[in-house]
Amino acid sequence: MWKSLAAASDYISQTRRMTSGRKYNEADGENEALSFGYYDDDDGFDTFTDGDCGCDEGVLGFSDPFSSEVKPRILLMGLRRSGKSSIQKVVFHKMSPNETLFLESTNKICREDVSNSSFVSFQIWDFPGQIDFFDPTFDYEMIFRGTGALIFVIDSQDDYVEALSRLHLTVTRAYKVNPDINFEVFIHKVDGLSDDHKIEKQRDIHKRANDDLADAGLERIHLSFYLTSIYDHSIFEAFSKVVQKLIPQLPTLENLLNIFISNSGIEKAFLFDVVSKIYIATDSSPVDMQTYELCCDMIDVVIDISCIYGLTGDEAGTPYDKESMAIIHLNNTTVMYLKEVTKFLALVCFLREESFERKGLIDYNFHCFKKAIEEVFEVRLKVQRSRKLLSQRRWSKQTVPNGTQVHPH
Ligand SMILES: Nc1nc2c(ncn2[C@@H]2O[C@H](COP(=O)(O)OP(=O)(O)OP(=O)(O)O)[C@@H](O)[C@H]2O)c(=O)[nH]1
Repeated sequence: MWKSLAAASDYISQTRRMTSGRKYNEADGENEALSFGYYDDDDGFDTFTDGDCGCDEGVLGFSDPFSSEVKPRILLMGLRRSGKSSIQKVVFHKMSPNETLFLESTNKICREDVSNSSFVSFQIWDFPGQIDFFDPTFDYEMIFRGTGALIFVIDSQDDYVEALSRLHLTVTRAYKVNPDINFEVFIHKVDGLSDDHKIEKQRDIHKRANDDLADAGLERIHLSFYLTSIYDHSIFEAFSKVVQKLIPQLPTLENLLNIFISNSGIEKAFLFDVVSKIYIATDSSPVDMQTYELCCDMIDVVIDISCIYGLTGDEAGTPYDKESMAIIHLNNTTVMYLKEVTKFLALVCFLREESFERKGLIDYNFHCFKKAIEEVFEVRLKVQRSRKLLSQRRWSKQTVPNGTQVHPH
């Protein structure tokens, strides 16, 4: 069934009338094998010690100043040496897992923001044992209030009794401040364990953590568990699931992907955060780990080749921009097709070679898909903007005339 997406996507036009920039034309399909481009941005990695969230860069590269608000905010917590910095470096900074062996331990409370170069905005909190939630200098309410997900990392190769009690304390405190937080437990460093041992550890940690909550009368707190390691793709997959839970537009994105693939002869499509290789959405067919890994490899190839051969030495240049696209023909008659969707997002598709002959149609449908994605996020930005205005007005009303501020309830 070959259709143009514009004709088929009633769903999109119901949300908002879609305008297509050009008519579909079979001859439209270009034949670039691999083309890259650049745009400017910083690396988005800073260390903060104050309350500034440091995330004013745009998420989608569409309109901006408020777009940071659609970024899911995530905290990464856990005992010392549990692997927090390694996870952050491997997922967001392309550090090779072996290099993490040389990471130094952080000695003080340390908060790092990773927010500018990715769709995902997140903070890492090193949680050394001596940190006390009752310490008045530690404003945990401020930390938990704006958080969407709290990832707690437990080192599975170590004794986890202390980690479990820290998990319990953290979760109960965070829940009191913000019951909407998703609590995600990474049972980390499982690369050293056999499959049986992994399952056994997961069962034990799951049971103990939930028993502790039940003893405190807090059964309603839901913990999700993931087995992770930086030495394979499990850490990326776990992060993908955590992030997806925080995207309210997920069902819409899935629907758009379904419409796009069914009208373009595509077998599978992922919407990727390019920097982290987290997939923020996919169509509703099941995800096969191998396919996901191939997509990650393709993104690496695109970024690496662009970095090595594409950049001109200009400091401002970055390896991913509007012109970024890549086509890879696999030896099993499958084609992988990558295209830029926004400043942070890429679409990676799998399709048969014969389907790829209609590249013009695919490109036209992609154009409609991209517009629809922009519109989905624009709606969200508008809502965010009006909420922000509303809360600013409320806040100014609560400011007494001499300028002293009263905390809102
Ligand atoms: N085997 C294995 N080792 C890991 C994994 N992740 C991290 N590590 C190792 O664990 C050690 C501690 O990692 P860090 O990332 O420094 O831990 P951290 O939680 O940031 O530590 P602090 O900075 O002290 O809070 C390092 O030697 C890493 O190489 C993993 O998935 N598997």
